[in-house]
Amino acid sequence: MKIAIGSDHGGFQLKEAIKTYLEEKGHEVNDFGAYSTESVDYPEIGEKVAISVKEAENERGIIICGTGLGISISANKIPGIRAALVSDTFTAKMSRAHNDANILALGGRVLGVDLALEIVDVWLHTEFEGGRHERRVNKIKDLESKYNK
Ligand SMILES: O=C(CO)[C@H](O)[C@H](O)[C@H](O)COP(=O)(O)O
Repeated sequence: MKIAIGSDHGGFQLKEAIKTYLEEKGHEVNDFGAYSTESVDYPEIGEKVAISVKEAENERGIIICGTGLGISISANKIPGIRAALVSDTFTAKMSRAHNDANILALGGRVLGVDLALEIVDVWLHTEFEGGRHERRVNKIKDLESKYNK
């Protein structure tokens, strides 16, 4: 799978661990920074990853800041993006099965590497269930159209 990944300085170390893990699994990982622990503002990275997913350059995205909050709020400003901030495997599964989340947001200062990799695995391998959930996701899309004129 083609996966966009990005973080600020607070998520840099976890991003590196996830990137290595995904590459070992055979995924194509496109890294939008940060490239060191030097301070960088999360909205810039959240936007880059979100645009690459919106434009279908990458199938899915993973974004990380200290808490996952700022970068997920930023990515969710881009129409077509459903970024889910996740700290457990059940929510990871539901964010795909029920919400068709196309971006996974994680907190680099919240999660240990082992749990984060488990979350990533579940999230990548869960399909959207459609059905009644599609109706609800379509209503999210309607909200985007209604308030983005
Ligand atoms: O979630 C965040 C912002 O909502 C992130 O935790 C940022 O990484 C954090 O704000 C960075 O803070 P710092 O004191 O500049 O490292």
